[in-house]
Amino acid sequence: MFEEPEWVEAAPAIVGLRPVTTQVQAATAPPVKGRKRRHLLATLRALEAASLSQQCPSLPGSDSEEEEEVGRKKRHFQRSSLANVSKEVGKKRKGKCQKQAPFISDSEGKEVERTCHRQAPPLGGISAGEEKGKRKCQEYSYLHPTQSLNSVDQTVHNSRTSTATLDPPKSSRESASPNSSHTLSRKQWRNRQKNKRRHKNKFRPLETQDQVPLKASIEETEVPPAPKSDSQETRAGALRARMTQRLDGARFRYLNEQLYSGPSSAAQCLFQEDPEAFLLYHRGFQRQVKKWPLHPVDRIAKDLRQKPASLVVADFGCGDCRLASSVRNPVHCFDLAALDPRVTVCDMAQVPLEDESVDVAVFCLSLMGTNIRDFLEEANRVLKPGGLLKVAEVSSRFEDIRTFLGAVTKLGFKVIYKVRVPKKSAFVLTFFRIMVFRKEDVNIETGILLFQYKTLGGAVRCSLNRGNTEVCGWSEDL
Ligand SMILES: C[S@@+](CC[C@H](N)C(=O)[O-])C[C@H]1O[C@@H](n2cnc3c(N)ncnc32)[C@H](O)[C@@H]1O
Repeated sequence: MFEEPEWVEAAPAIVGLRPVTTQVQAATAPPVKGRKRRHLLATLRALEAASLSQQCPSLPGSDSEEEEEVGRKKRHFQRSSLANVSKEVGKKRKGKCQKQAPFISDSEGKEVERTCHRQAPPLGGISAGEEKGKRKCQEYSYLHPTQSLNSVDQTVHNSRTSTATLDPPKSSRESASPNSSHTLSRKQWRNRQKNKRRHKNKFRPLETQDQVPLKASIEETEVPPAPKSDSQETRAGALRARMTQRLDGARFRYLNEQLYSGPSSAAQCLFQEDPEAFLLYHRGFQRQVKKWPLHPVDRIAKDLRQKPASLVVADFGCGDCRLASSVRNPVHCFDLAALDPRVTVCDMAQVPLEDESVDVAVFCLSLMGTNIRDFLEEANRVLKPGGLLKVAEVSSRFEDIRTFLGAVTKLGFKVIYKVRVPKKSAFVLTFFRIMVFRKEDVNIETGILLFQYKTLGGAVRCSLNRGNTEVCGWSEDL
């Protein structure tokens, strides 16, 4: 009943549907047996005619009825032939749509089916409701055979570009592309899209080049080098300042040691040879002063301000003339170097003042060197009888304050009073001692010495030294 082998042999020709092939087949085909074969031949002839019309399409806008009729016929043949072709393809696509259905939801499935019907070529045996969409697709693909492919391709392309990140295109779109619709599953399509995106990103030099400087500029903006270098410079500057300060501190301590451990003549030589060292010493001294709760020279100045401004003052080791700046009295300022124009540069063991020419002699933190006796004797010399000797020293320098007081007394001075500054309390440590002496004309204990000093000069001086050593024993320790 059904000649299976013959039909199977003829089937590839039908699927191929090439006009030339069909024509050749029709010309050389053996006599047809049976109704199916006759139908097949008719179909082949129709397709041959359709292919001829496709190859030589009638120009649009022809006025001739004959031409119109021919054209109409040709179009009819084209439609029918393409309908048959698309029927076969449509069957397959329908199957594909049905196959894809399990991968999508019901609503998607409906949409897919709708799209399949809408965009798929006309299929045989379809419902009347879907005829419109089919006809549109058919007309479109018929009138623009190549365009339809392109447009389908464009549609796919558009769908790829526009909805690349959304859902994959429905099977209808796949079916519109003959190249991909039959071979790609949804998963395959996704993979292909992914690969294309990768490929696109991989070969996008301009975008990458644009992004690199942008990133670089962002990085430059985010981490500007200037503040970095600024902070580094600031840190380096702070470190340099700290190191300089430490070095200055070390030099100050060194110079201080030099002043205390040698005779005043050596100190004088030191500062004469290196005036910078004097400045450095006083910088260090001023740093120390800033840490003190009270500068003893201020206390001495305060006391002086309570006396007549006519009293002549001699400041031995005046430094920056702070005392002279704090009182209205005439002040003779003596130091090894001059920080101020009022300073007379000299060794205070020998000051350029007349005997008994001053009312007040001041040693504020200046009893330095191994010859402090010379300083005190020089003060005694220039002081008027009854004049005042004021000495301020660091408390730690005195092992026994009484020893010191006794030795000074033997030099012709009488202790008037002594005070600690700042005032000793539970909260404030005493840093300094201020002692005030009066020059006596005749001391009961050392009267002979004073007399001998005045009359015999240097010889008496030796006697005095021996006397201090014997009686007090402190002068060598200071
Ligand atoms: C620690 S400073 C005190 C400065 C000032 N009296 C004050 O209280 O601000 C000691 C000063 O005594 C000076 N001095 C030390 N020995 C001296 C000497 N033999 N002749 C002159 N000045 C001397 C030093 O040069 C230094 O300026």
